[in-house]
Amino acid sequence: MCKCFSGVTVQGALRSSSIETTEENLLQLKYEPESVWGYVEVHIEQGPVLENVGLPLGSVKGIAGQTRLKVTVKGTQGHAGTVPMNMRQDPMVAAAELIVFLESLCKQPDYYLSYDGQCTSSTVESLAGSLVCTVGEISTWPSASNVIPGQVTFTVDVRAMDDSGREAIIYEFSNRLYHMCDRRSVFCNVERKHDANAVVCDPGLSTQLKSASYTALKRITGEDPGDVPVLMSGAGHDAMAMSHLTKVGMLFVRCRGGISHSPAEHVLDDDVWAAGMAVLAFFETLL
Ligand SMILES: NC(=O)N[C@H](N)C(=O)O
Repeated sequence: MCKCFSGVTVQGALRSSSIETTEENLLQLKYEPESVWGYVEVHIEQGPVLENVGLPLGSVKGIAGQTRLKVTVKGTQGHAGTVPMNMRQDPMVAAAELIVFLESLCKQPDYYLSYDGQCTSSTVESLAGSLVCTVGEISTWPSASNVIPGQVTFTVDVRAMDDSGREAIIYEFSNRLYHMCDRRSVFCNVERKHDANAVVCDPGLSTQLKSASYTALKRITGEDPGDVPVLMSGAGHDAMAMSHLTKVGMLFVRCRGGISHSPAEHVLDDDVWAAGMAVLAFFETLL
């Protein structure tokens, strides 16, 4: 996880190393699809499933699509002691209501989404298995304990394996948001900041990585490791970008407590070793 506020752009950093990012230069770096066999990525799981099943490795079947929004709620800034409760246009409580609504929507999408052509029952079913929604960042202006804020902004991160289901969630959230904001007489605006469609890993690669993991674990322990799990990735990965070029597969490595995006993120050396052995076993099957 890296958040860089230094103001240095990628282009600026490359230029200071005498690399000019002109369109022509970038096109020269481009791979032709026929020159690439496939793409395999090894990454820590960043979640708790592998630890839960007690195995260091898992194969990945797909990567969830994601949308990131920035929501701005504008109200009327005022004195915390003098404006009666029924005379406020408080963007903080509106934001709180919207955030709690988002949680309900994403916990029970079937309750909120209508089956009107935009959303089929299979879409809603697949959402139930993979949909996650998060408000990870919130800021308020002017942010003082004795001031009713004038403005609150917060982010929304929505992920799901089903792209049309994710769209339906964004639509429903935005729709309800404008109604709730009208009711509270605050002004709301939703900006889409990022979109990436879900990626299905190549079934052949997933199977090969699963059996390579099995082989590696058996070689390391001398015992039958049992069924190697096949997981979905809720985190985004480079494989998403590479899927535009070639078939992709991913191998997940167990991490302690399933913790990621935290300084507590940790992976055992032995598990990294097992991943290396699995990649070796994978290459052996290609020889
Ligand atoms: N692997 C990751 O954590 N990728 C992104 N940072 C993400 O999923 O948000």
